[in-house]
Amino acid sequence: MGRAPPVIDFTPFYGEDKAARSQLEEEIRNACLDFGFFQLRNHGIPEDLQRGILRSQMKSKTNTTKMLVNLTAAMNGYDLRTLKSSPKGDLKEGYFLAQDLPLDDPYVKARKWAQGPNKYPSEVKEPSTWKKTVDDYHSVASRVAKNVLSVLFDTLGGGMSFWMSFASIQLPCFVCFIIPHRTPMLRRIGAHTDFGAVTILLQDSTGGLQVRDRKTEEWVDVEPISDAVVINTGNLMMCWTNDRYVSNLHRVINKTGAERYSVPFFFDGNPDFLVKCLASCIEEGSVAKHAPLTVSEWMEGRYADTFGGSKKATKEMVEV
Ligand SMILES: O=C(O)CCC(=O)C(=O)O
Ligand SMILES: [Fe+2]
Repeated sequence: MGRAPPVIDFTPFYGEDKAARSQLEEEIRNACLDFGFFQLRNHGIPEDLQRGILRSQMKSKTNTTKMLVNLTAAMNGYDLRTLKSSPKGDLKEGYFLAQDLPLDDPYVKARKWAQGPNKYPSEVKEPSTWKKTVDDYHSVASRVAKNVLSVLFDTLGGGMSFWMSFASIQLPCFVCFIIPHRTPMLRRIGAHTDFGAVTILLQDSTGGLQVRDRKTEEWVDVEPISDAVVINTGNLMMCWTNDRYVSNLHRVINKTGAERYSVPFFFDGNPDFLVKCLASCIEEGSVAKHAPLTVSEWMEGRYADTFGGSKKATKEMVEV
């Protein structure tokens, strides 16, 4: 039997108790070494916002097909497409939204990866409420992602300046809503690792998310916990840590045929930040396994691997 990823209480992050904070770091370090995946309680995203963001998807689902037609384009922050991680495709629909930036923003003008105005669906009921929920969720989830990253970097001896320069520009953060159809197909989202630094995933109570236990090579259920979010460490963490912190395979299967809603929030940091192995993670006699790359180079490559395009990264999505 595979082991389920740990459930960690984030309360000490917001408190003064140093011993509790060290204990938190230890728990997160172990989860990253072992799984690259954990559930987090008391993370700081208000319950009503969690409910609101999940509800906003349900409200918009009848318009999804229309939005799929409307919102095609390159990966630029207002994209929408059905992701494909296997030749047969995935059983899901999703749309990407990022920080909503005006056309005269310097990053948009400089055509930085994934920067631009969002395209909010106008077909939903109460579009302004819908937009506010999405934008609020984006800003709260960004803050929580940064908090989680700051603990992660502490566990690596990365230090404040490192964290500041990666995370202070909070640009390429994506909210992606997944809306699988109601059919008895097994695969919903094929096995993959996430590309960026950390993902904060909100899932409803349907279940179906599974993570690979690397020791037993079995899939284990990530049981939905109503007050917890799932955190997974992305590929960038492996670059920083010379593969010490894993970016684990996960997938979503269709156990019941019921619709499932989830909100993965990808935090990828400053597009210009050069990701290279931390000196503290290179053991004596060994070398860095990943060539240094900027965040945008890495992300563009990973998206090209996944969706097609000219730029290539090193890792492919796998079908399991
Ligand atoms: O919907 C889920 O539970 C997982 C989504 C996911 O893994 C992803 O979008 O990268
Ligand atoms: Fe994922």
